[in-house]
Amino acid sequence: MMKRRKNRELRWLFAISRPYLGWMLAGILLATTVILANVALLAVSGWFITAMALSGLGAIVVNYFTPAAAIRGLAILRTAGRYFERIVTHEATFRLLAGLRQWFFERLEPLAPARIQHYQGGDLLSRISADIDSLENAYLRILTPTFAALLASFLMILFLWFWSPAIALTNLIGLLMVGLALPWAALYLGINSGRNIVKARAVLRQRISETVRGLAEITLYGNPQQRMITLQEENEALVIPQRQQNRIDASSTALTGLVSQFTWLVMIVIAIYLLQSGRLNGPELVMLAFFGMASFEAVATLPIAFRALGETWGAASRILDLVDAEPAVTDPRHPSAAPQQFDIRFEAVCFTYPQTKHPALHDISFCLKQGQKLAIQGASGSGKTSVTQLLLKFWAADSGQITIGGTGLEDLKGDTVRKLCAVVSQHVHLFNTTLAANLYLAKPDATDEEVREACRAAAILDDIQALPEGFNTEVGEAATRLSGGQIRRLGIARALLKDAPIVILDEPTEGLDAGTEQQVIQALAKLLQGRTAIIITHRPQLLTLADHHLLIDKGSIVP
Ligand SMILES: Nc1ncnc2c1ncn2[C@@H]1O[C@H](COP(=O)(O)OP(=O)(O)OP(=O)(O)O)[C@@H](O)[C@H]1O
Repeated sequence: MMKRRKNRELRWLFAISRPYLGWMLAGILLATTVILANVALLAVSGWFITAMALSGLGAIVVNYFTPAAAIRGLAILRTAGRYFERIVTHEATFRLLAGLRQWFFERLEPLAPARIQHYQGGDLLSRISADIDSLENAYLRILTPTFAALLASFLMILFLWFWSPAIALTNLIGLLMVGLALPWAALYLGINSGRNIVKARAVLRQRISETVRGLAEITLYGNPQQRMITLQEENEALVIPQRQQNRIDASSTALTGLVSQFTWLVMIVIAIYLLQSGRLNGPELVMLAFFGMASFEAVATLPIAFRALGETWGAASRILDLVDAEPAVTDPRHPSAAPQQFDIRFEAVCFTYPQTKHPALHDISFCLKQGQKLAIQGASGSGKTSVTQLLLKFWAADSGQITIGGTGLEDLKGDTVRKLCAVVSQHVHLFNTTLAANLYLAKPDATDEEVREACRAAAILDDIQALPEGFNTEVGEAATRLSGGQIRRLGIARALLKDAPIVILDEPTEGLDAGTEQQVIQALAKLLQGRTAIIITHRPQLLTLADHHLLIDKGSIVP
């Protein structure tokens, strides 16, 4: 099971990075070039300094032009290579992350709202931002350095082999220990704490966002001290695995130093032996020693990178767990065109929410001719909102049929259905941008005059114009200046602008005082003109807008 899950993450990480393989390959080649340039720079420098010293003593004659030029060339190559490597690898990563976010939203959209209802806002935010961002590790810290290390190590060992197989083998063993054994151990030891960090971080983030949003309630009804203790405990749950990870990092850094120094020592001992037996000269000994020392740069970052793999894995799992959910409603393979006529018919519709025992709706039938308005009444939890949720195709009925203009909802795409409907509820969500942008949302190509007209009909135009910034007022500032009734009328203006043939009102005047309710009802009356409507309400004033009435009790129609 565990293995299958791991494969799922691996396959997915590979699939999403496929479009960026060219960038990644370029990054790997540049990283390899930097490692090799650095090793060569040190090796040539070592050789050159020793050779010059010996020539100063008159022991040998050296052509110093070529090595001096090589040193300069390698230094430039190393610096320029590093610069371009950073540009290319970061470009690849940001492209990957941007593609990933788009991919994520495309997968998330069909799941909303049914399949994401039990994810808290803070948790969703964590998955969308922090989890996706931590996937940058997969490429920047793991994939590129691993492949660059493999390629560079192969070429370095090949080079050393020509000088001495014994030195090459020693270096290879050291590189394998630092580049393979230590990362494997770090991965093994760090995988659980990495996963725990991702989970604990998400819990903490969710709790903090919940605490900040509910601050008023906590101060009034809750126990702020108890809340603080809970937050501290959750913080501790994050600190414990972080401490474990730091311990692994510290140990692997120390072991990397120890192994590379020891390998280096053995390489020097072998080189001294070769010098004594006349198979190497002095400058060559120093060159190989410097080469060995620098070679570990290729693998030194891998243990810590692999330790972080647990976190990357945890993040990938959380993303996949969310998007792998089956949508509550799937679109038909061959959808029908949008209906041109807007009668609404429910025929013996039954529906039970998943993981619940009792049906939310049972044998619901009604027929609404185009332009008619149906008021649905019933006690709280009787199933009124469920009727509209099915009509909006957020859920699919278990049995029975729902049609709009004679076309069954099962033959229509969810988007097509939702384009036909405008909804005004007691919660009008305003996005944190200008009032204008919030209105244009309903019809992006609307003219200024259309927006004004919609606001005039919703009796909100004067209020908006009275604001110092008018339509350009930011909602953040406006929210404190707009009353509940004004926000409701903005919602109505948005619905008017959408100009959909079907209107759904879900308690749109709930929580308003009598005077404000009257203003909102007048605006609603304009919205309903000539449109088919379903009105959920128990307010007598609003009921006067309906020409048909339906009473629901425990999911069934009361005859
Ligand atoms: N997303 C959901 N998942 C599971 N059960 C749900 C869900 N939404 C509603 N229910 C249940 O279905 C039943 C009908 O709920 P619905 O929201 O349709 O009632 P309602 O009449 O609109 O209530 P209210 O007036 O309080 O909004 C209730 O028992 C409710 O608990």
